[in-house]
Amino acid sequence: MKLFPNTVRGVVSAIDEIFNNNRYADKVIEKTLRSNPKWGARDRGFVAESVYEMVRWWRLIEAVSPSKDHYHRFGTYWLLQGNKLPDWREFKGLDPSEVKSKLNKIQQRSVLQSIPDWLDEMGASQLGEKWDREIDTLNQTASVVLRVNTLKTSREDLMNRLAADGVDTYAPKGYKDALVLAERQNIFKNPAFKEGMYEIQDASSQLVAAALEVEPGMRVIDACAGAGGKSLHLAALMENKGRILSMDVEAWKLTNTKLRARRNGVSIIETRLIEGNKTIKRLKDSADRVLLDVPCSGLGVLKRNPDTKWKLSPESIEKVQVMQQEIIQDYASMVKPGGLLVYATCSILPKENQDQVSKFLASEKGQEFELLEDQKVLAQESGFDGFYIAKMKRK
Ligand SMILES: C[S@@+](CC[C@H](N)C(=O)[O-])C[C@H]1O[C@@H](n2cnc3c(N)ncnc32)[C@H](O)[C@@H]1O
Repeated sequence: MKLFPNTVRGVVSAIDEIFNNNRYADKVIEKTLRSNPKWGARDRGFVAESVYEMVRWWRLIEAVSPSKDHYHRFGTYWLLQGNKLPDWREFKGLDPSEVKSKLNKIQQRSVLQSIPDWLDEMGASQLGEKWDREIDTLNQTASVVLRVNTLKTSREDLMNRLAADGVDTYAPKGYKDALVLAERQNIFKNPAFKEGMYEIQDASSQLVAAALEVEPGMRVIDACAGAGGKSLHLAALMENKGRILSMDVEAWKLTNTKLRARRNGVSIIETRLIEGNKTIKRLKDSADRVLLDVPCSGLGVLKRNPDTKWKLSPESIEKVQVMQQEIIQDYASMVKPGGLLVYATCSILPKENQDQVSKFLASEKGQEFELLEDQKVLAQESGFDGFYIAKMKRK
């Protein structure tokens, strides 16, 4: 593949912004692409992919690059991908055989897998022998998965419609509303997206709403709704009949939920900002189903958010674990007797998952609940994101 100076410059300045100014990779890529409207689809794809992959392999790149110069780092990444470097002034001093020889000498898993040492230790201590393959899988590129909005179309019809636009997809087994793109591309631009025919949602994430076993007419609370990905799926499973209360502590996310609901043809979602424990107490015993899609480390979705590993710390994970237990303790009371409570994370760490559920069930408030089943979805086994989903029933 041929390199072009202007797009490589785009990658290098994005990398500088991410690592020197501590900015989020997705936001920086978005801004870079917006400020270069003349780039074609291939250029945009090259820039986005190179930035994400450099972020993913940052520690390994650092270990084998001849210097901290961003062009050297880019060149090192390019060589690590099995490419050849053009004879540019910026790549002077970068010797492919030196890069190779440095790479061959590395044995430490944390460097080879490009993760912080503390994360390697944490993963190994919590996942045991499964960690090695899990981190290897989480370092691969994510597939783009759509959730078909069954309020507007069927999986087969959407597959045919996208195929007519030259977008090939396949239907993965075991995920009844999912379609996987055969090739990565910007699918937000397709008119079918604007018509609300689908949302982008990983296949593992689609297991969450399914676990609530909702029926049309039910009262459902999605208590950590964010921008509403799971609320929208729940609304489709409920055939847009009943009531979903989508709540969060961040108002702007709920605004997005409303916009997405309109596009999806969903009218049963009401949003409510959580302003304190009073908001929760008022809803005591009120819902047939409560979903707690709690804040988490995000370690199950490293494939799509590789910069998470550079932003997390043992302290931030500890803090989020405290929040997870507080949420389950405080919010479980919203379930009606006989109703279901689903606790979910996009983490693969037992301490954020089954350990939190066990702690809750062993506590005073947890006495009213029994665990029906839980799914520990590892990326290496599912081929999609890592997730955890526990289904509990209020007695
Ligand atoms: C994993 S995200 C939710 C993703 C969302 N359910 C979706 O499908 O797109 C967790 C959400 O919990 C929210 N949150 C954080 N603290 C909270 C709290 N104490 N109560 C409710 N939501 C909270 C965050 O703002 C964030 O949107």
